[in-house]
Amino acid sequence: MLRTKKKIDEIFQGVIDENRSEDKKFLIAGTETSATAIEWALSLLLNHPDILKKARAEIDAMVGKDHLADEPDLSKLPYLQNIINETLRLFPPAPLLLPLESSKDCTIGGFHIERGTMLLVNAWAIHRDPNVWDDPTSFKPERFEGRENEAYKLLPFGIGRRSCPGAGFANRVVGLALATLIQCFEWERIGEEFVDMSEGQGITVPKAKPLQAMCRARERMINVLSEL
Ligand code: HEM
Repeated sequence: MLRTKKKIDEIFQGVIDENRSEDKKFLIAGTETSATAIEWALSLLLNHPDILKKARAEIDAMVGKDHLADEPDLSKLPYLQNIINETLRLFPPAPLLLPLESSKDCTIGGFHIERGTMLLVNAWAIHRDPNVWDDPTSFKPERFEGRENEAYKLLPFGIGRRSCPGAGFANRVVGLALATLIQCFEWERIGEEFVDMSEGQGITVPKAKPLQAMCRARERMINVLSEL
């Protein structure tokens, strides 16, 4: 009996240690957030075919048709980066960031905050605040053109010392996934209706209805695709 209890304790401890490990933390924090962002971005593009067309033109001009979009190409795709920023503004995968605790008394926005208070930052509300953004509910990647210094208004990865350590990696993952999907396939909605953009519930904010779309390999990319 004692031996069995010891064995069970060992198994539980193993599970705890495994989940505590940095690798696992990064895997969980990184996969769902990035996958959610890609799904929202593609949904927005399907509802705005003119923006999708512009992104495709940029990729065709800067990446070409002889290789799949790769990491060094991303710096040549500013419009795609604007699409990612605008997606993360409208649909931040972690809309309340992570809870933080004030380490000392402070004042935020005129409110006195005592040391030890749990603080939630509503990035979703900041991203849609009409005092901060023009026409905040519209999908306009162009709003970021020449506005690199306004990064503090956009905080899908949080800000400061506790911000997301995977932000750079996430931008590359989301960028490469979108770039190759747009480069290689023609995308269309499954019918006349716009893609439903309602938000569901979850640790990250998913679409209420998973995206369904039609895609067809682009003629110009057949050679590259057939070599994969
Ligand atoms: C679009 C993708 C992602 C979004 C929107 C996102 C967003 C966030 C946010 C909002 C936080 C909390 C920051 C705060 O409260 O100030 C966070 C924390 C974190 N993220 Fe990300 N993240 C993404 C991708 C990733 C990736 C790819 C990784 C790892 C490879 C990662 C690893 C982490 C970790 C480990 C933390 C916890 C940091 C801590 O303990 O202080 N994230 N992320």
